[in-house]
Amino acid sequence: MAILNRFTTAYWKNLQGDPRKKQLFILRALHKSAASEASGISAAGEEAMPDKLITPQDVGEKTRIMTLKEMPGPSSIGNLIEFIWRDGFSRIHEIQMEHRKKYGKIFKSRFGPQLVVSVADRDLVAEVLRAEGVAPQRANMESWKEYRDMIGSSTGLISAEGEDWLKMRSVLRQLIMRPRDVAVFSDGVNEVVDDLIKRVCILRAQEPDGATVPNVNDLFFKYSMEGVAAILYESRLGCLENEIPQETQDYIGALHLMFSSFKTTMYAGAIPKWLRPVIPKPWEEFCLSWDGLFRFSRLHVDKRLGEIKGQLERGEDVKGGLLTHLLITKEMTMEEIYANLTEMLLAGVDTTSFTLSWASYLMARHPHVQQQIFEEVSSTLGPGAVATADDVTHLPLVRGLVKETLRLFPVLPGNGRITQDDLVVGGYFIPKGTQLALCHYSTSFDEENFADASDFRPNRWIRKDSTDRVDNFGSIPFGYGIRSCIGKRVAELEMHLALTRLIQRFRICMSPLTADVKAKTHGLLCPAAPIHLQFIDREN
Ligand code: HEM
Repeated sequence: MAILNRFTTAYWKNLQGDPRKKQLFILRALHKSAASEASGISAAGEEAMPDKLITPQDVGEKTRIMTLKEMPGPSSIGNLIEFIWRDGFSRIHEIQMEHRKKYGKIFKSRFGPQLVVSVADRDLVAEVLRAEGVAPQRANMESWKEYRDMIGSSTGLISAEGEDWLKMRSVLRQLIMRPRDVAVFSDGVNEVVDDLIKRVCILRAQEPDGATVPNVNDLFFKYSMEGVAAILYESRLGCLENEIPQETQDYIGALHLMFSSFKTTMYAGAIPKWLRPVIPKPWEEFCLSWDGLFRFSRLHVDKRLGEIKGQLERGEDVKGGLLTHLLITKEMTMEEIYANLTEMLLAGVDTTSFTLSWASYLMARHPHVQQQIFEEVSSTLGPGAVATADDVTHLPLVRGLVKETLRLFPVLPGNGRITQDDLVVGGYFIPKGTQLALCHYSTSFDEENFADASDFRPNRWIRKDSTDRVDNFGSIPFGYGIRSCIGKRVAELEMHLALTRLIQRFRICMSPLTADVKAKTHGLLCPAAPIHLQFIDREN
């Protein structure tokens, strides 16, 4: 009766005899009824959908929508063993693949009280992302928000939700989301690339073979930080100098603390507040690293603000980029500016540097592919020319190199969402408020999406003609839609310009010190061992 009371005859008729729509309607009604009647049971929990109420006879066996209870997945205890005893946190990408094989395209896992539904299929991922509303919700950002409330700051794009997020996103998306918005940063980024090349020469000269750059990620980390700060803060930080300024070193320390203590910062969010006096370290470290990141951002934002005030007082024209625009237009409050620049810098450094490290490593491992890319660059640009953003549109293999690298090593192997509406995905009813994990790593290796998926083939991304569709939801390293990466174009510009110049100038080879380097998850997907590469001058 509880179900029937929820029916409206008109709506039911409107379903036009579509059995799946009708089932969804029944399930929603059941869900609401169960949630309100079963006190103490989470509305988003699998128990909130008692499947005994739905029989195949109710809805027809063939098209029956299933409940979360029926969804396969590892047991809670199995998960606990995997993650706590078998160091699953560093193998999240591998576990994704194993679970996909074992449980199929969609499966559920429990992490303590938290139920997570993993979606590991290109078309289902597309379904979920295409169904998103105007302000999709990211999962597990409570600890970030708590820190910001504690210091009286604002959330930034990564940690904000709802109206707050929408407002900031609509300001920022107009500034850096289109290729032509970031093309204006070409010259600035190319100056940073000049310093990168000089640094390669300095570093290799310090090695006995005169060719090896040890741990290239260290170099690319500094390049990425310098590059993204040149765009965001409109100032140079000196990361690629011999003597790195103290404030920049402090920032790097805070950033390393954030990622090197990844598990602790994860636990900072996972450990309930009442346990903090007993286990204080994770939360303390989490706050300490944020203190450092925010301090650095305030310093650079305030510096630029001081310069602008000085220019205005002297009656000079104020020209500048992203930060200048934000400071002048006042479309955001100062706290929102601090928070957004902090979060964007954090989001923009390791992501880009890991991708550059993997791209160089893959080219060193596949010299014939490197040669093809070199030939494309030389024939398109001519000798000695410095590429700009416009030139990159004529370098499909360089763009393919970045896409293929991100397919094989997606920096974010998975992405989280909280569903904002009831959904049916893969034949299962997913109630509003459920945490979803979109398994980008496993879809990237799915043979249905990419033939010979383990092979490194940048040319698979080259369109044969205008009807050729090479993009697909199997590999969406920057996400998709309204909540996708806002720094995608910035990251691409930095990576395209750096890789083009490195390929023009050097033959990148494996160092005898580097064997097969595997990936591990450490928050992001990163090299499990240092990558040492040789940079050998190409003959003119
Ligand atoms: C290789 C480089 C990068 C990769 C692979 C990457 C990937 C991603 C992914 C997968 C997301 C989540 C999207 C979603 O939830 O649907 C994201 C979000 C974000 N990224 Fe990036 N990113 C990169 C570089 C950057 C850079 C350079 C910046 C800053 C300039 C940046 C700033 C952000 C921000 C602010 C968000 C949150 C967007 C929002 O919630 O509205 N990222 N990124």
